[in-house]
Amino acid sequence: MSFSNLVKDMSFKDSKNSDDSRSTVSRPGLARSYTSTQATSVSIAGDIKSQLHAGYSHPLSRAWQAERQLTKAMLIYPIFVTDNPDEFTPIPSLPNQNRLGLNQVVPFLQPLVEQGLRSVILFGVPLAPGAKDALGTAADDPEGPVLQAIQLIRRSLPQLYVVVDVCLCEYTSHGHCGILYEDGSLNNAMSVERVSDVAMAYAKAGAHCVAPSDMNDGRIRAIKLKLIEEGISHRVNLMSYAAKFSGCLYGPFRDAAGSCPSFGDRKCYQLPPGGRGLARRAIRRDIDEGADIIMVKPASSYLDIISDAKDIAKDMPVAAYQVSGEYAMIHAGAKAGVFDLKTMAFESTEGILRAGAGIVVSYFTPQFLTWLDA
Ligand SMILES: NCC(=O)CCC(=O)O
Ligand SMILES: [Zn+2]
Ligand SMILES: [Zn+2]
Repeated sequence: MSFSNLVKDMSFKDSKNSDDSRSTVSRPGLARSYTSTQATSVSIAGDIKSQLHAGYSHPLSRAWQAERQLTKAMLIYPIFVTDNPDEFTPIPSLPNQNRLGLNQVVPFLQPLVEQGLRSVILFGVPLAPGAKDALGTAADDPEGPVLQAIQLIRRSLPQLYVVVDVCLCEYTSHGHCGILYEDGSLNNAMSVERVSDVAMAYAKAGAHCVAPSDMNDGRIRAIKLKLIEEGISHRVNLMSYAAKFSGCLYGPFRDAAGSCPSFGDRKCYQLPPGGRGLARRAIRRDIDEGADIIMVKPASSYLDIISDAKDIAKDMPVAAYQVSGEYAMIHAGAKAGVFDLKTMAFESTEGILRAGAGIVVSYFTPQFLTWLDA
């Protein structure tokens, strides 16, 4: 039907039902004087239920409408630590985010901690030539940036809760998240062995929480068993990137971490964007394997998955990672005048919380610390 026909059709219906439309017209306070037919009582009763504005006409009553409101304690801030000690390099595709050398980490984080930063998630970025190899040896190099940063932060900023991303892609020469067979496909058994060793190194160095993002089958169980065997499962939280979708929202992160695969893609181990059932299975699997926190990633395009995760993992914290592409998109939109940056940052995060997350990994964290104080 064309638009003009549609309008005609609508107006025909309207005129046919003109009495009804008059008695149900929503003019709060005017209903009584406007109608004097028998429909009036129905209309008033209808109006009683339809009066919602009082519930959100005041800033505080508006705030009360949210089941969950963003607090500083919900935020985890991603930090990129390089092996070049004095480095402080802005990441062009991630506005306001930097690669930090070890000497920069504490001076950078200290003021944020004073503003209420509670938690960081660490990513290592080996830059030295030859630092990457097929096994991702740099991931748990005792002199490497991640193990050094864990110990440094624990020592210098004892109030901070230190989460460490566990994956091989930042450290492998091929940029994949595991160890490969000669034909380039993923050797799951070896990858799980290696990833769980790396997780153990971080845990022993003092990480409060290890977060495997590699998506190899069975890694949660392997890490949990090693934590138990080592006698540290009571102090190391295991956060699983349970539902991590492949897609095009990780570009700026790969710039930042230098973790772009040198060939192929990650579709064999990251979930297909349409795979809601698969995500539910992955979440159940990771709970059964001993995960303590379930993460969904990316966040805003996967709100149904966050909601599923909260439903399946009812008694567990659910985290959502608002990834680099989401962050860069919001910045680009604000720069193009589509919306105000702060308003959109809050709106997108409110969506993530409403869907069921109680923890948000976000590059907006420093700004939220300021905005939440206002
Ligand atoms: N394992 C961590 C990531 O892949 C981060 C993704 C992003 O921020 O784009
Ligand atoms: Zn990876
Ligand atoms: Zn990753």
